[in-house]
Amino acid sequence: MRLIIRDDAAAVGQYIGDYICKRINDFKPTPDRPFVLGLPTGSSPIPTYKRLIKLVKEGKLSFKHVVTFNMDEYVGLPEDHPESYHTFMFREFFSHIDIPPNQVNILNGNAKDLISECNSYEAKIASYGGIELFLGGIGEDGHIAFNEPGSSLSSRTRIKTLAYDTILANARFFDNDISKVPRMALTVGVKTVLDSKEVIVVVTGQRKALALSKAIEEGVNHLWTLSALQMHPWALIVVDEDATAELHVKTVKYFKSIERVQDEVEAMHAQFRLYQSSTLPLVDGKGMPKNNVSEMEWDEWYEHLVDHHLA
Ligand SMILES: N[C@@H]1[C@@H](O)[C@H](O)[C@@H](COP(=O)(O)O)O[C@@H]1O
Repeated sequence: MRLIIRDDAAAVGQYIGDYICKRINDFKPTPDRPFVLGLPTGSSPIPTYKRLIKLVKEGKLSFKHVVTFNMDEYVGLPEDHPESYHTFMFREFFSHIDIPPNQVNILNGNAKDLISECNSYEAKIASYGGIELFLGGIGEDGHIAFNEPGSSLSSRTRIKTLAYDTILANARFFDNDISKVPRMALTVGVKTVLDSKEVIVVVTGQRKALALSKAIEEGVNHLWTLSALQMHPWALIVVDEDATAELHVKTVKYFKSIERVQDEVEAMHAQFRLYQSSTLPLVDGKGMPKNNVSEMEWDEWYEHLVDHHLA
């Protein structure tokens, strides 16, 4: 798992937006091979959506061949209710980008048969060969999607009763009146998220600090379902400084050092590519880049680089 720390929520959104943009562009999606993206609601992903919208408007990104699956939706809230996740997603994101609406998938919390709605959702995800990248957010109790504390870490899309803490936290969207907050939701399961090829989670604000520390500094535990990410081979959590308030100093230093070393390695690779086409022994007699660089040549180049560029 990697943890990326940025100064504030806007910088977090910029980082994730740029990252997703690169992933989609590198994937080169086509109508037959679309990029399958999982998406969350909540206030935390809004800066990411803003960044992605900007990239689309600047012509650097397109969602024409992207298929999306949202994480969750309230049960029994009319689809056009201002706080339904359908309304949220179109208001904050989909209506500002070039995604064809029939490529958007959101659970129907008003379906007659909620169980079959959940099963078909899983089947539809599987029909695309799974989710390439799932972007998620978390609740203050560490829930991912609506996988409240105690959710099975093998869970799949299903109906879930909301924890009282979540009802209280979400009352801010319902005139601070907890009686207006739906009591149930449909949500992808922890295993649905873990099955994605890559998972990115956005965690911002001090109120998420305890959940973040439980999820990354302690063991995998169903009481903090985000911790299941420890089992994922390609997971990234992007946080702001406020969200790190409960982490050990050494945890923060460790993850910052990993990012720094990674940046250095990338800079070295960039230099390496540069030197391949210049004068170092990494080119052949005709000045053409060599395909197979021996270990000795690599060492020689590396020493040169350290002497001249990293000193
Ligand atoms: N079901 C959603 C979660 O998927 C989301 O991660 C969470 C965080 O919301 P916010 O980002 O507003 O804190 O809100 C709800 O509980």
